[in-house]
Amino acid sequence: MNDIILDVRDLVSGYGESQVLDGVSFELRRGETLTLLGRNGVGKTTTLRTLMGMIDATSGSIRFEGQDLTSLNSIQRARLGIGIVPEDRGIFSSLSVEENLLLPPIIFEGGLSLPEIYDLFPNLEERRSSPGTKLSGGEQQMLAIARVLRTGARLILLDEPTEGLAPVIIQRIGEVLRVIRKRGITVILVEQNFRWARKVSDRFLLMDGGQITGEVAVEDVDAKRQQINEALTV
Ligand SMILES: Nc1ncnc2c1ncn2[C@@H]1O[C@H](COP(=O)(O)OP(=O)(O)OP(=O)(O)O)[C@@H](O)[C@H]1O
Repeated sequence: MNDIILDVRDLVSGYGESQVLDGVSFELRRGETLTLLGRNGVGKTTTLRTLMGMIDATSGSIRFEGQDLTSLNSIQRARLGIGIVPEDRGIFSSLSVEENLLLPPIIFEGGLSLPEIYDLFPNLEERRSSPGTKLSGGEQQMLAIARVLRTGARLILLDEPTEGLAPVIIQRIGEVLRVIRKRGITVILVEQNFRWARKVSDRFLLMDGGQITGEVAVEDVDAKRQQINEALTV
């Protein structure tokens, strides 16, 4: 239980003059699914972007598997085994499903092979030659998740994977997250749908004003329900 894959200390970051993260610190255990909860604008997406190196930290440190990431760009971080599924999903509309899947290089062995991906996502196999533009929102989300799983990333950052999707698709994404967990992949999830997130998470960090304001293990959710509701209420 003491295998810390990610150690974030006093992280400060933002956009130009506007500081968003105001000293974020947390540790993440290998194989854990951790969900960031909080109202719109509290800094959840900014946390993921800073971890991935898409925006620079002003100060603080990020250690991944013991290595300091602070001076590394997002490509270098991806090569170490960090993958992101951004909110906009990043599907290339001019490429087919399979071309999108094959685009990022395999970084580590142990990622999902193409047959394993098609087994897990039968819709993607049916649509393997369809262009990205022809996919539904749910199919795009599946494709974005599948693409990062193929790379062998050991830490996956998932930004609001259920946003705007139908209940049946949301349930499907939950099943995929359980497969991810069984494979020992570590996940940081940003999610507004707490009822769904509860089923797939080990632990929650509550955020407000660019800071972590609370921590709740999944087994303590009922006891700390009020604290969680307050963090999510506008
Ligand atoms: N590209 C950007 N340039 C400038 N400011 C930004 C940018 N992206 C986000 N912000 C601002 O940073 C703050 C935190 O945004 P962030 O996206 O991290 O919040 P969030 O907690 O993920 O909420 P949401 O669910 O709305 O995405 C907000 O005030 C937002 O307006």
